[in-house]
Order: sequence, then C-alpha cells, then structure tokens
Amino acid sequence: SELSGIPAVKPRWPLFGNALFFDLTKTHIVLTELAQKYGPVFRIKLYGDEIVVLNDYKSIYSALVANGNEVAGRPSMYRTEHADRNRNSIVWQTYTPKLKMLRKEVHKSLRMFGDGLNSLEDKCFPEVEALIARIRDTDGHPFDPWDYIYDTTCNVMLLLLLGVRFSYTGDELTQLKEISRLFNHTFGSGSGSRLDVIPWLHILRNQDFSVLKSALKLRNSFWEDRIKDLPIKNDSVVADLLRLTENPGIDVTETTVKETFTNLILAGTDTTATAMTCLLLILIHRPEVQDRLQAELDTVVGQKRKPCLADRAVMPYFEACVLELLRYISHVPLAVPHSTISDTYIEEHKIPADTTIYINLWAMHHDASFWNDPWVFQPERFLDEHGCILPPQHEFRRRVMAFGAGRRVCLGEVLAKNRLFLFVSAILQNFSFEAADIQSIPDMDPRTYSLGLVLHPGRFKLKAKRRDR
Ligand code: HEM
Repeated sequence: SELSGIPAVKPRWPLFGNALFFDLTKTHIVLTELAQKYGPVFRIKLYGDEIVVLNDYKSIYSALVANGNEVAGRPSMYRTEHADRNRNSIVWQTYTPKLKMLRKEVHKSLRMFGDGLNSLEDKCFPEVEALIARIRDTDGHPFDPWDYIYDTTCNVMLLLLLGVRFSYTGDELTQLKEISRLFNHTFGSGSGSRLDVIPWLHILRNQDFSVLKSALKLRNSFWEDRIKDLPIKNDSVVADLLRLTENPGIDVTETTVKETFTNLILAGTDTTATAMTCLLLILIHRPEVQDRLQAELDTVVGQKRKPCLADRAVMPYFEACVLELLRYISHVPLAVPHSTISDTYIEEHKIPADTTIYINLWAMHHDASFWNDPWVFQPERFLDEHGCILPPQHEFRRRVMAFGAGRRVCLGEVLAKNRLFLFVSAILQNFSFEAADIQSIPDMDPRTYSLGLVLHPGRFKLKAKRRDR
C-alpha cells in the first residue's frame, strides 16, 4: 500500500483489521499507548478503514499547519452522511467552497461578540447574575454544579445564536441537554463510531443506530416546535444565516441553518460547560490553586465591581490556569477526524488523498518527553520567573492546541476563553468552593473521565461558601 512506510498496528485480522482488540470506550488512551510501542505516527485498521494516527507535536503541526490545506477535509461517515448532514454542516462537512463560506459567515457573526468585548459582556452579565443567584440559593448545602453551569453556558449560546434565552424551569434547556447527551454518545469516538466501521450495523437496528435516530428526531422537533416560531433577533448568528437563504446564488437552505445551529449550540455549550465543571473539580481537590486565583482577583478587581474582560489581560495566574486546564483535561482528546483532500506529505510520510487522519491532542498534551509531570495540574508551567504569562510564541504555549489549528481550527476559541473568564472569575469573586464529602468526589485525573466527543468527569457535589460573610 502507499502507506507502507508507516508502521501498522498488529495483529490485523481479515475483515476486522485491529477492531477486535480495540476498546472503543477509551480510544484516546489506547491510541496513546500504541504510540509508545509504534512511534508517534502509525496506522490502524478498523474494519475497512485505514486510519493514520498522529500523536506528537511535530506530526500534528505538519498536518494541521504546514500541510493544512491538504489535511483540511473530513472523512465521510455513515453517521454524518445520514440525512445529508455532511452537506449542510460545519463540523462534518469536508473542505468545500460551501464549508469555507459557512465558516467565514459564522466567524463574522461571532466576532461581533467574541472580539466585540462589550457586547459579549452585555450578553453574559445577566446570566452571570442568574448563576450567582442560583448558587447563593443553595445556602451552603451540597449541590451538583453541572446543570447550573450547563444552563448558563447554553443560554449565552442561545443569546448569541438566536437572541433569546430559556427559563431554568422550562423544558427547553432540558431538551437541549438531552440532544447533547445523545449526540455526544453517537458522535464521540466511543462506541457510537461502530456505526461507521461496521457498515451493516445500522441494518440490524442496534442500539447505537437507535440513539442516532432519536438524536436526529429530537433535534428536528426542537427546531420545528421551539425555534421556528421564536422572534429571532436581527443581530444573531441564525438571523444572519437565514438572510443567506434568500440569496439564490448561495447553496444555503433552511436545512443548512438548522444543521449549523445544532453544530454551534452543541459545540459551544458542552465543551465550555465541561471545562468550567472540571476546573471546579480541580479547585476542590487543590484548594491552594483556588486561594491564589482569589488573591489575584481581590488585587485586580476587589469586591466592589464585577470582573470584566479588560481584567483578563492583567491576571496572569488566571490565564495560566486556563491554559493548564485545557492541556491537562484535553477534553476534546481526538479533535474531530480529518481527511486528506489530495495527495500530500505529513513530515516525510507520503499520504494519499482520502486518508482518514486522527489528531491525538491528548497524547501531545501529555507527552512525557516534553512536559514535566504531565499528569500534574501545574499552572506555574505557563508563568515566567516574574509571574508573567509566557508569550504566545513560547514553545509551551504553541504546544497547547486544545482548539486544533489551521483550516479547521475551532470557531469558538476566543468566545470560549472569554466566557470562561467572565463566569469563573465572577463565581470565585462571590464564593469559595469545597467538596461536599471529600471521600466521595471523583478523581480530578482526566484519565478517569468518560469518552464521548468530549470527555466528562463523574458527577459530583460541592458546597459554596459566600465570601461576603
Ligand atoms: C473549551 C472550549 C472548546 C474546545 C476545547 C474546543 C475544541 C475544538 C476542537 C479540538 C475542534 C476540532 C478542530 C479540528 O478539527 O482540528 C473544534 C471544532 C469546532 N468548534 Fe470548538 N471548542 C470549544 C468551544 C467551542 C465554542 C464555544 C464554539 C462555538 C462557536 C465551538 C465551535 C466549533 C466548531 C463550529 C467547530 C468545527 C470547525 C470545523 O469543522 O471547521 N467550539 N473545537
């Protein structure tokens, strides 16, 4: 084969390839172990699919940046071809002119909020207040933070995408959470991916297939029943996209808008809510990190006003915690699968067109030959001896690629970081968190999290102590 220069994982069985020995519930960990044995670039075969897996900075940089144009595709998969989703999606569409146009349009609409700092603050502050009120209402009693954080993060996304928010007591947010759960199951690198690699599985109508069906059904009914009749605000991402459907020269239909909306609400909520939840889990395991974050907040912001985005630039410890969080948890461990759109090279390896490429961010972020104690959460690694944040071109910063890089880089990077700042700084200004029961909280080590498209820690309870008392 044209890939013969790249080590192939053994043993390979006819028909099954490596699949019989492959635990799909922890793909990222299995691949990282294989890299120890086969080197940073190797290939696996899952049923009919030959997949090249990249596990270190050099190969990932070569694929996403140096040869970024050629490696910008997405493989076609049963799960995304189903219902033509791959032709309307941002996340799942290969590198077509339509995809480029959609990315550009969404980026333009989001920039108004992500970089237009004031308007992001305007959208976030009421949600920040609402979150603080909900936490205050727990009155020192143990609570599970996930739903509060999810609802808040989801409402900010809804404000950006549609210009509306939903009530915490209505069933819309619950429905969105269910859609997210189903999609995370179906589209994760976990067991749902059997649908692509075992071509006949969907005919048997097995459980993975029914989860995919219910995810799409719920998604469609949410759009029909909850969104279509809303007074969508003029200055929202969906309104901008709907305007494109009126232009007959552009291949954007209502289906495209629905699919793109689903991409954005799911990608924009679960990722950020999970990062915030993991940070809280880390803070209750590592109270000294919480103390230092609060000391920085007290110096820069104090108690008399809300933290705002301008403060981010003068809070290096906070920034270091976010970088270290993204490295440590690597909660989108395998990014989204890439595919080559033409023959190309990754480092010295020749790769033919239409080869599926897995980007193992997890392995790169925990590479013990580069990172000291990769499994220790250590924000200080991103600070210099004066306590200043390392510059973006520093080797350590360049090797954190939690959002990917190049043509398919995450569309929400700026938004995600700004939102994390606004919410985490506001709750730490108001509360100190501790474990409800230190014996029973889950481990903070991300190797214990479970895999979907995004890694999730176990659910846990904590207590919030008001700092103004
Ligand atoms: C901590 C938060 C987040 C992390 C770690 C994250 C990470 C990622 C990663 C690793 C990818 C795949 C890149 C690749 O294929 O090489 C991605 C893609 C994407 N993300 Fe994010 N993301 C986050 C938040 C967001 C937010 C807030 C949005 C909402 C706007 C968003 C929207 C997207 C979209 C639309 C794509 C697909 C881009 C494409 O296929 O061209 N993400 N993200």
